[in-house]
Amino acid sequence: MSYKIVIALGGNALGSNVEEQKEAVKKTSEHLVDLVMNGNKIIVGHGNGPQVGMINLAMEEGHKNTDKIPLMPFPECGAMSQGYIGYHLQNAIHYEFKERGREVPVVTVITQVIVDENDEAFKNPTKPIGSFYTKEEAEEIAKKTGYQFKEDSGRGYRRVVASPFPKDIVEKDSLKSLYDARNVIIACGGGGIPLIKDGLKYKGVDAVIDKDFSCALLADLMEADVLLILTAVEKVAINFGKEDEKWLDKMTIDDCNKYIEQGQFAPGSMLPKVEAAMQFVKGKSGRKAVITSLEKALDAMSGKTGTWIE
Ligand SMILES: Nc1ncnc2c1ncn2[C@@H]1O[C@H](COP(=O)(O)OP(=O)(O)O)[C@@H](O)[C@H]1O
Ligand SMILES: NC(=O)OP(=O)(O)O
Repeated sequence: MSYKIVIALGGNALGSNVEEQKEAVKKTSEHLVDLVMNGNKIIVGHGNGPQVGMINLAMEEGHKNTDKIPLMPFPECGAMSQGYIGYHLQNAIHYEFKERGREVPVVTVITQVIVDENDEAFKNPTKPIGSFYTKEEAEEIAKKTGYQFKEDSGRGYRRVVASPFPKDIVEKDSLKSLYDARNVIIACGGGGIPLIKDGLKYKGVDAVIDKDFSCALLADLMEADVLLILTAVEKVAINFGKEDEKWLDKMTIDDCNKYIEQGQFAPGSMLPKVEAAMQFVKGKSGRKAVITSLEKALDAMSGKTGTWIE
């Protein structure tokens, strides 16, 4: 069975620095190309938390040291992250097809995503970006810059920025044409560059959209059959990390709501994935979403694993 699939790539598909990323995308590309060789049409979205944080920090430090480096606004840093992650992915995917004797067009689309300027998320920054710091380091940077930091899942402190909800994708018609012409597309990198209304125009805003929500919107607009969310775990669990942990093969929307009420999915990690999956599935009957690991993507699409939300 072949499907139109929108894929949301999690952090482990990219690594956390340039060298790691070059290595990681090789492996990622093998799994993505497997899906295409199996007859599926794919469009790939990805995260950018570590990357946009790194670019933003580099530009700020550079500007402090010399006025030859201009201060770079945050949305431009997001665009840079889309560009260089897209370059690595499109280079590696193209090469992987060549290795298998196929010439398939692969293209990255710098994607702008419209958000609501009154989104409550602007009042409460939650999206972790960049490196991890100790509490003391975070407090010192916060004092100097006014940045906000939060503890991230027991791993240290990270800067947080607002993460508004994606409403529309500016490049949706171009993406549709490319998709219909059987291009492998990389789009909505880092959730897309967030834009708010500015009179008759739109302007970039300091925020990072959650890529799982942008991929759900993209899947809706592309009329995809499946939203495939790839992360570090093969399945979603209830009682995750506890003695009575139970890995789930499938969830209905009612199950999802019940488990969300029980607090089964961690906010900022599994919760947005489950919510994005629900959003896509609820949009139209017959749609499916699956959450699994990169390594199990092909098996999941053959119905052998993953947690399916239907
Ligand atoms: N109920 C759950 N079931 C499975 N994994 C969970 C659950 N709650 C939290 N997690 C954690 O969420 C992680 C995925 O979120 P995250 O690392 O933020 O995703 P990304 O791959 O997009 O970077 C999993 O690797 C797992 O450690
Ligand atoms: N934009 C985004 O969702 O990035 P991460 O997946 O890296 O958090």
